[in-house]
Amino acid sequence: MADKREAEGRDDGLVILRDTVKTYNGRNVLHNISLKVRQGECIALIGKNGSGKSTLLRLLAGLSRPTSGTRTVPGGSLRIGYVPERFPPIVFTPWEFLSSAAAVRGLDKRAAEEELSVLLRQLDMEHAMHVKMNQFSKGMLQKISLIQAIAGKPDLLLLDEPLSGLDVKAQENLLHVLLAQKRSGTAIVMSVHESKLIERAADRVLLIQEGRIVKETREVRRQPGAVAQVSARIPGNDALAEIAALPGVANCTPDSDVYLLQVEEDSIDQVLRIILDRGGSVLAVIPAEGIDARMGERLQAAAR
Ligand SMILES: Nc1ncnc2c1ncn2[C@@H]1O[C@H](COP(=O)(O)OP(=O)(O)OP(=O)(O)O)[C@@H](O)[C@H]1O
Repeated sequence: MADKREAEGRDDGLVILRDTVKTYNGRNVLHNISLKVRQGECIALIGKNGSGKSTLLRLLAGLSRPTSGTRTVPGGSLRIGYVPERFPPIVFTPWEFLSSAAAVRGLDKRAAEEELSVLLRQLDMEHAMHVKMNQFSKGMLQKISLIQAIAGKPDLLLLDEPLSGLDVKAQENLLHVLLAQKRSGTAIVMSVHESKLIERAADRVLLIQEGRIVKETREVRRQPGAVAQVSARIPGNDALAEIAALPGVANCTPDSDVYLLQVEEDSIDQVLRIILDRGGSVLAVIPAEGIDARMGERLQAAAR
């Protein structure tokens, strides 16, 4: 089907590499890589250090030219967000840097500022938005690098080890931001070492060894978006507000002192942890398909 569309000039690929080779100092670091990235899909690149993942991402980004083979963009143009492996500390504040980057991309100023404010809040960086970035930790720089890539809803996000340097809460927040991007049609190609990100976001996993794609695995992802009900006693408005603000929590309905929460599968563990941390209690977790057999396990994990 895809081949027929391709023959008719209606290719569904956003960017296509065909037989690409990349050579540095006379050594092939990528060998005859062919890869098509389609709209809305998430591809994880895994492999040992030095196997060629970053080089492949740079080729897809068009930041580096193949030594031989081709890179084509069937749609003619592509809006790309790119997160390099290392983001250099620069003497700007996040707000100065991010708003200038949005202006360079031609984004509407007001819409861009609103989106940047939301992303800064989602990645817990609001407090540092007017601090010079040369004082930032690795994780803080990583968050700003991610925000500049995500802002403006690109067609394709290329992420080189996106979780690197992020603490557990930031990793979880980023995951929700990426899943929302994906739902809105953005394709993602990312090099990753963490199974959590692969299981929860990737449609395809490519194993890279010594510059070659040696294995492709599909359907590694758990079913996304399934909505469960959580019935819980939640002490105090602060805890309730914290839970209601989480991505993936659709509804908090009070029923005397018990609340019924509509929670996406991906957010349940985080919701349970907050309820227990704040001294509340969980009465039931009811996923779309019935009583959660893993509830005991999940509560134990949340309580740890
Ligand atoms: N600019 C360059 N000049 C010379 N060699 C390079 C260059 N960039 C990458 N290489 C080499 O290409 C190979 C692949 O490197 P690459 O950074 O793509 O690997 P990687 O899989 O991303 O590794 P890691 O997981 O450590 O980030 C390595 O041997 C590296 O030394």
